[in-house]
Amino acid sequence: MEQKVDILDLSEAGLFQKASKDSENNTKSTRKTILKMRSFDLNKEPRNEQPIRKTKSLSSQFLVNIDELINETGSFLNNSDDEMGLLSIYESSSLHSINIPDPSAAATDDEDPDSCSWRKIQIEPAFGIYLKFEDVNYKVNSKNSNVEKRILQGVSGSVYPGEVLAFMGPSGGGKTTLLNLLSGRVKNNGGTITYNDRLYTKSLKRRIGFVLQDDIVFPHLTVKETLTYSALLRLPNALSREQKEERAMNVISELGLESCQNTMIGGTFVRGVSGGERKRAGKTVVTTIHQPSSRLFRKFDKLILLSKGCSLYFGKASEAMLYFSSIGCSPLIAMNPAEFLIDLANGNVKDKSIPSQLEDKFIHFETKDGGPSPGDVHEYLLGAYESRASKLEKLQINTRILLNRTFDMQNTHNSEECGANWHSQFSILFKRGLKERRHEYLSSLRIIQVTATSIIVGLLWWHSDASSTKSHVQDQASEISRNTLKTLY
Ligand SMILES: Nc1ncnc2c1ncn2[C@@H]1O[C@H](COP(=O)(O)OP(=O)(O)OP(=O)(O)O)[C@@H](O)[C@H]1O
Repeated sequence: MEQKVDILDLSEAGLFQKASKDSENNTKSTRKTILKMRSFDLNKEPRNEQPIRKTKSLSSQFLVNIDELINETGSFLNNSDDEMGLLSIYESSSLHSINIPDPSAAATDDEDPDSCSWRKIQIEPAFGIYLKFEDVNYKVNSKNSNVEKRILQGVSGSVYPGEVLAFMGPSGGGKTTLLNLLSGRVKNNGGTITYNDRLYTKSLKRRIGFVLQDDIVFPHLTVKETLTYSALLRLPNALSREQKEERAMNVISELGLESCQNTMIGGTFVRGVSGGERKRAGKTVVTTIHQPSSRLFRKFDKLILLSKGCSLYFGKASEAMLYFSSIGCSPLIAMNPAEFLIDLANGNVKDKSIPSQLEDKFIHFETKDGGPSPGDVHEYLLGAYESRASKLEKLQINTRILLNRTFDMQNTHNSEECGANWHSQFSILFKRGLKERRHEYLSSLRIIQVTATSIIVGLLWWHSDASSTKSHVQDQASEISRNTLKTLY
């Protein structure tokens, strides 16, 4: 039996459309966690007579961020040793409310899809963002000398909504720098980066999520508290406190975090929610990764192989091996494709076939371990990419994609621009700070320590003469020392 992972999108015709992916893992337990979706006509009642309601205009296309997507994204994020940084971008409008099949009900009778019950969720439609970057350059000037360091050189690529683009390559290749540029955290010195054909604006900042290798979350706050404080701080003033709290609850529901909403996030020293629960994302995803497993590698839609700030490959991850084989580089032994690609990017051609151009170098400039130098390999791969693939990819990047957007991004952002004012921010942050530190302040050990210290200090001043403070402190101190010595000996 096939395991179905369904992704829904809502077309202009108002039909839920089904896109299914088959997966190799097919255990019943996994299937239980996956929400089953079928094709629905919104104008008709489903067969079990439970209505699907259209609550707002369904004319625009959006991606429903349901459990399947999270399951997919979460599963690779679970691999926290591999993951270095992750960027998710989306463009959103107001909330929509829809009824969806209840996954827990589906789990009880997963053989009969019609017997599932329904639950209502509010979703923030994610209008996909098409991210495109062309000839991106980044250089820095060394502080001590006037030498210019080129960190990224003419890197191009694109990623469509719902796709995962991964950056791979050796350490220092420029992956993190590129991620920082795409997220708008750092400005590029050359080239263009566009989001749905528009340049970066401040308002886009709200649509970009950046997950660092080490999360910046408060370990002592619960999942619910974390999301509620974020909602109170970031959502527009037009919404009431209750509406903001409700929005936070909706996010918890959307992400399937109901069962751990009152669990502390946790961190290095505090056990909390699991890694996968901590890092949930969806939308257009760009990630950097060091050494993915072959299973994880297959989940990437697109790949950029970076070395010394240059692209050695950009294209479909599934076609990377084919491309390198076409330029004469293939593994001679069974190898994880990710390992093969990283080796190549490092200039390591051990256990790999190499083209005649590199064999010539091998004859003339034999290195200690018997192969072309990493520099020669890099040069060859760069030349091959420039001449054969980059033209093709540039053509692809420039191909206009039809994004079915029925609202103006700028208008949407303007309406949501304002968050909490200065006073509200101060009060929310103060309360959040108190909550975050409550475990430190209100731990039994801390209470005993503070009480004991207060009693001891208080005893110093017991029956003291307020008029001669200095001498009294000295007397009391010497008295305590004498008593301590007596106790010891
Ligand atoms: N602001 C800066 N000033 C000087 N050098 C920089 C700066 N930012 C990045 N670099 C250098 O640019 C290169 C690329 O750095 P980057 O962090 O992007 O690499 P990376 O591929 O993410 O590496 P890793 O996989 O080890 O995290 C490194 O050699 C780094 O030292």
